[in-house]
Amino acid sequence: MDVRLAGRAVVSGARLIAPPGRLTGLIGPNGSGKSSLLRAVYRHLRPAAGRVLLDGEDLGALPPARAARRVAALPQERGETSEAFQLTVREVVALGRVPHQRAFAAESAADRAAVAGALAETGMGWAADRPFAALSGGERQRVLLARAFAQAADVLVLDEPTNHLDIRHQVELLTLLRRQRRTTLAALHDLNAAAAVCDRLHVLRDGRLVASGTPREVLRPALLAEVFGVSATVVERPDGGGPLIAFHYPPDTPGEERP
Ligand SMILES: Nc1ncnc2c1ncn2[C@@H]1O[C@H](COP(=O)(O)OP(=O)(O)OP(=O)(O)O)[C@@H](O)[C@H]1O
Repeated sequence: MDVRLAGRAVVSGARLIAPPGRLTGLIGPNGSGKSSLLRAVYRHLRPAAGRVLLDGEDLGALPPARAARRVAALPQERGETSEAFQLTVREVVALGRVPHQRAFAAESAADRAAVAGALAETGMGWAADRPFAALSGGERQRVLLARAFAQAADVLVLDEPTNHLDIRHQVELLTLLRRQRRTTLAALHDLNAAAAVCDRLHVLRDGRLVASGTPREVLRPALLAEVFGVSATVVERPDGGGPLIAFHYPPDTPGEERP
């Protein structure tokens, strides 16, 4: 797939597969094209070349409601939240059910159950009747995740799902995503988190996929140096759960005193 923005190629020839029931991670430095690639997958922009196939079906050719039953997204820049600001948390999450509803039909029992379930999964049930606008950044992020869960689509596309979340909620969310065994494609900045939960990783650099494989295959010191420009040692996690990256921080300059 190719994505062009303002006349510039920001994703070039990227081809990746998100296997069913697996958590697939997309990593890469700032500006490498992760969000652009994901936006093309969830139809917020049209690829300059290439297609998104879901079980062989061209997502770009589907009517919007059908596409929304197939792919639910948590976008990174959330222009649509301005309208969400007028709504309660439950109403924001209920927006995820719109693709399942007939025009002007009342909420069904299945809709209500999906909304309640998604609020419970994200630990936001307590805020159901609060105005969305009155939440913290992390709480809003969890509500927008709940909306994506409530959509009950076949595929989840998440752009930085742990943005704004404190460490407990990061760990809980990533554990939940792994356990849900839904087909998920997520851009992640935290490489250790990606290593801990993703089945496979794809690495973008300057809009091109430069490596793909299991976290152990991909997260090697040479790749971290070349793609991310950092020096690191990769060890095994003490709990046996895969690779753990220890980033090197240059020591203080000799003779310089710490404040
Ligand atoms: N609306 C836009 N118009 C023009 N260029 C854009 C636009 N959005 C993004 N870009 C450019 O496209 C490139 C890829 O951006 P993108 O947001 O996809 O990267 P990213 O890997 O998600 O970055 P980050 O880790 O910083 O979120 C960048 O060079 C960016 O400046």
